[in-house]
Amino acid sequence: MVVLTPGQMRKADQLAIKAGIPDLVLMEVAGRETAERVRHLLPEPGHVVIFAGKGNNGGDGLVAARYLDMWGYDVNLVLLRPGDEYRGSSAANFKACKARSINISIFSDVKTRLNKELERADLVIDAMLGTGLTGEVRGEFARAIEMINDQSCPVVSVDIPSGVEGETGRVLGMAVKADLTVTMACPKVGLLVYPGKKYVGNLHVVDIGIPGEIIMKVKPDHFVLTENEARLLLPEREVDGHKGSFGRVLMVGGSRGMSGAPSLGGLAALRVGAGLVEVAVPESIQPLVAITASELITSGLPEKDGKLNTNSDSIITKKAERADVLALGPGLGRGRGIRTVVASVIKKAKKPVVLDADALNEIESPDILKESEVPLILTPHPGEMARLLDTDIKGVQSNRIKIAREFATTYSVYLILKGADTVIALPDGTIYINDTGNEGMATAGSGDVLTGMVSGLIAQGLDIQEAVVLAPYLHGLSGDKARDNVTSYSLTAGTIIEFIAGAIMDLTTSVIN
Ligand SMILES: NC(=O)C1=CN([C@@H]2O[C@H](COP(=O)(O)OP(=O)(O)OC[C@H]3O[C@@H](n4cnc5c(N)ncnc54)[C@H](O)[C@@H]3O)[C@@H](O)[C@H]2O)[C@@H](O)CC1
Ligand SMILES: [K+]
Repeated sequence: MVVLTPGQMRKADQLAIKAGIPDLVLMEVAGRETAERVRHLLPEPGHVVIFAGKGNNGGDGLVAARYLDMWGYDVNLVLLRPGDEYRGSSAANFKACKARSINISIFSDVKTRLNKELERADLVIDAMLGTGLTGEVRGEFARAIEMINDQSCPVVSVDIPSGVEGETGRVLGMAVKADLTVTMACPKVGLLVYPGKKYVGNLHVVDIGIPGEIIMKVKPDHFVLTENEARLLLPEREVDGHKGSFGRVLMVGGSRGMSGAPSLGGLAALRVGAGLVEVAVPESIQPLVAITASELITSGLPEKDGKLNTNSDSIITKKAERADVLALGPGLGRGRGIRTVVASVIKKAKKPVVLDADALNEIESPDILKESEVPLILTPHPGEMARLLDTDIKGVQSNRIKIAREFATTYSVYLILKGADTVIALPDGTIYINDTGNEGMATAGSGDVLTGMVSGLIAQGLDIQEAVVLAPYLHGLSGDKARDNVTSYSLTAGTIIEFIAGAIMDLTTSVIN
């Protein structure tokens, strides 16, 4: 699904208007759809307080007020600015609200009695600030946001919770904490990334009648994978397939004391459908890995002090020739020897390479990524990303999308920047924001599972760009199913693997809608 920045949304609105869809019509649909969602939440007409700004976001709120009034709701419309400041379609709707004798007041006149009013409200609509928000929330808006957040009934935000910046998800001073956000045409970037995402509540996207071709004209460069899209990406299973048809993964990692990581990755690759997984580890820990799962093929590599030896690189690249994808990193450990192996594998590999964990930590300079002849997939968490860029975690987290995009385009790699809102950047700069998963997945080994899943999907013949988008989706969905069964407290990497099957089952059995 396309995700837009406020600038792209504005452009799409303008193109739609130019193509002959009046903005009064767009506003009408936006407001009516908002009212419909309110009716869905509150089927018995009750008392609704609507806070409206004077821009088009406020205009949507005025339309919602008209419909709710028409359907018998007791509507109290609170304007943040006096009615004579309204322009264009918002002014037209202000007049239409007056014509219906809707109860209208100005925030600054009523704010002292508003708390009482809010006490008897069944629902609040926040239509104060939308994609036109510029700078920190000012004046009465800040007071109104505080008041809305202090009361207890459900809050529906129109388009975006007021105070959240649509482009970045930053909170500009303060923001409305919504239970439901009804967003117009496409989700805005700021609704899907933190901290903005915390304010959104449930997200409902409504079609306001802007044709798809017009939306494509603004050249969207952010996307989110929906359930239907994920289903279509799942690799097909040949009914007469054999294990060779489903691909072979070579998972290289492990060190003394960290034998579990490559094993988790290998099992995840199998669970996502790979036909064969070979886990190659330092030879002294091979027996340990072998007893973790009899489904895994294991092999030993030359080692020094429980870690891969420098000369293991040629064996790895040779083994990789028989595989469809090589994953390097889980549990590898650190050190000069590892650094040499990582550099050599990047340069010599003839099959796509997934780099994770210590393989990322031992990239001496990202410039070596440019020397690869094959697609590289990097799956850093913010700490690993910060190290690759020689910056700190805060620097990464405050600008995740920009950082991911710059890295992927500069080094022509596929980047999965992990986190609560995992960002996937393709070498051409396209961004996917993953929308599945939960806090329970911040647990040891969770990243190894993701590495295995990406590798397992590539092995099955998925295009790299499909695999890097589908794997985080499925990883998150498996984590969500695991949480529903064992709680986010008790969720472990092993439980994520257990629930990969349930996640795939959900996708393959639910009806396309
Ligand atoms: N044709 C269109 O453009 C459509 C727009 N739509 C709605 O219109 C919204 C965008 O409308 P606008 O571009 O008019 O912008 P907004 O309505 O989001 O905000 C603009 C208003 O907010 C004030 N403002 C901006 N930053 C502020 C701050 N920090 N503190 C206090 N006040 C501030 C401005 O002075 C202006 O009055 C969307 O979010 C959506 O809800 C929908 O109605 C669909 C069609
Ligand atoms: K809003």
